[in-house]
Amino acid sequence: MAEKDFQRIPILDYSSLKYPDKRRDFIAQLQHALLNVGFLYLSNSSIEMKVVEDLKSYIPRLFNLSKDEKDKVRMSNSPHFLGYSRLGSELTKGKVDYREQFDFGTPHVCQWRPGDSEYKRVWGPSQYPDEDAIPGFKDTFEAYLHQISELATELIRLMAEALGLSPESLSKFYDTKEKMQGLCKIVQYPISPNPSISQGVGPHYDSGFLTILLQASSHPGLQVQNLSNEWVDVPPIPGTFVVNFGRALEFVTNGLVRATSHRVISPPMGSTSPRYSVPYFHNISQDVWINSPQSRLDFPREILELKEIRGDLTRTDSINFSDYETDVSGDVYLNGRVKSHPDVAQKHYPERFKKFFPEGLPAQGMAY
Ligand SMILES: O=C(O)CCC(=O)C(=O)O
Ligand SMILES: [Fe+2]
Repeated sequence: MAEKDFQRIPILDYSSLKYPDKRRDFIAQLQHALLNVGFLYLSNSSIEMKVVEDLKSYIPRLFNLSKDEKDKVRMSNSPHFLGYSRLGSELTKGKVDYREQFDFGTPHVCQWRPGDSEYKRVWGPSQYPDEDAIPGFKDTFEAYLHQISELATELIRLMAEALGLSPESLSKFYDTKEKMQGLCKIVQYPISPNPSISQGVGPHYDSGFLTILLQASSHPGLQVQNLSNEWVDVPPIPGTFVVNFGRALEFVTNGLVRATSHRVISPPMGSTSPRYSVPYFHNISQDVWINSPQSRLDFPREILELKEIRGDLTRTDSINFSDYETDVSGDVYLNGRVKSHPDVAQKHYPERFKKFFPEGLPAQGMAY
């Protein structure tokens, strides 16, 4: 089972958790995904399919809103980096990401007060398009957000168990619900308009512990990079979610868990519709120092031996989010947002903006 490299993404059946024998299998497969792949498909999850189908039916309508409606909720209105970003506003590795997106957070009341750390201001309320322009969208999306964040909380427990830890041992990186906010994007990858454009989003690692992705249309395009530098396709499988692990979890487990580089290829010319996806990033607490003694996790010997058998991970891509080594999690997150969305930062975090962009506003942000 414990292959060092992978050619395919394992599919884990969440409903098997109900049966003790199958549950053991699920935990073993989860361990394999954590250590060796960094990605998995989850089938039969706790998310109601009706909520998913309702959400999917709204997505084309969301992107078909008029420019005016989209501009009303543009991200630069928001000190929380939540709102609409137009097509091609971010770069990854110096190349334009050919995608358009809305960033929403799980419902959250901003708790920042003057004098608090600046990163506390990053979490706050979302901007939703006018109810009249897209009736029922907000309720449907919030139902989805609620279910996906509950699933993520449960997965964090199962991941701890799969790593030989007590189920709550990763929960110390999460605060009580009202102090937390997850980020969920709704993304449109338009059909490539000419052969020189194919980067939906360039190769990158996610930053946190856990991402749960809904591929909301039938397009392929998502690919993950194995240790032989091959790009492995992760096509949509109806009824499943894609789960992956990020840099913070890789750091805090001292490389035991694998964060895996991934990218999205735009729907090629000749496709008949755009690709849609909905990634949910299950953020960790803002006050966590990943590199502090309090964050240390004591793995049982047999788990550490598995890591030795596997060996250290070679890097398939340039590192992003290496600032977990030195910075508190809230600052790593805010800095990531500043780099991705400099126009928002210039308006709401002018001092920090100047540190990253001493020469003034660039034409695009740097996503990764
Ligand atoms: O759209 C996708 O399938 C993946 C998006 C992604 O990797 C990201 O936004 O971090
Ligand atoms: Fe990603």
